[in-house]
Amino acid sequence: MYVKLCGLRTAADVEVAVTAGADAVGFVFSTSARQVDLDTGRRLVREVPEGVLTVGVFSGVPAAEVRRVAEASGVGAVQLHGEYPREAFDEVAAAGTRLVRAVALIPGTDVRVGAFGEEMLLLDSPVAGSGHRWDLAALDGARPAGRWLLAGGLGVANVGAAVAQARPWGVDVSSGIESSRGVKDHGLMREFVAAARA
Ligand SMILES: O=C(O)c1ccccc1NCC(=O)[C@H](O)[C@H](O)COP(=O)(O)O
Repeated sequence: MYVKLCGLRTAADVEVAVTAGADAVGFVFSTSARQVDLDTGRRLVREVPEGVLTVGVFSGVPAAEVRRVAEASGVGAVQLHGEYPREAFDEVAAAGTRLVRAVALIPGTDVRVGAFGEEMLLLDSPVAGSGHRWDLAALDGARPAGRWLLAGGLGVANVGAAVAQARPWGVDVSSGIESSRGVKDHGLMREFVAAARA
């Protein structure tokens, strides 16, 4: 079970994520209570050992700016939320980063992993980072194959059941590992990684 912990903001968050065994860590560069500026993001990326994927998370940021921040911060992958067209993915990919496409599972959504050139697909609630759950029954008949991550309102108490129902390749969490919005709870981070893999 691939585990991504998202919305990290401090060196201590990074250290806990890495020692807990996270496969990927996310840094939000767009407007959010979890936003990190470029200098902070660059510094945190340097704290992450090789083997753990660093992911820059963006929503509503023009592709050229995403690319600039991705290159300057040194993230290994870019996660794009929302209405980005295929051309935006191509533009960001030209910087050499890996790609994660984050979408809500609503009618008409292309849920084929790689449809926009991405390596991983993230199925999330309609409001990213909100902690809202969504109806996993929507996956019936629309379950992607391959590298897709389940996100949206996951936490220590529900990740096991959610994984059993959705059968994702991996999971992603932000709100469920916080003590208050934007503040990571290090105990919950460790417990979440263990619960996701239990
Ligand atoms: O976390 C944010 O504030 C955020 C803002 C803008 C775009 C994306 C954002 N988060 C993306 C994530 O990867 C979250 O981990 C994912 O949406 C799950 O969030 P949650 O339901 O809070 O676990």
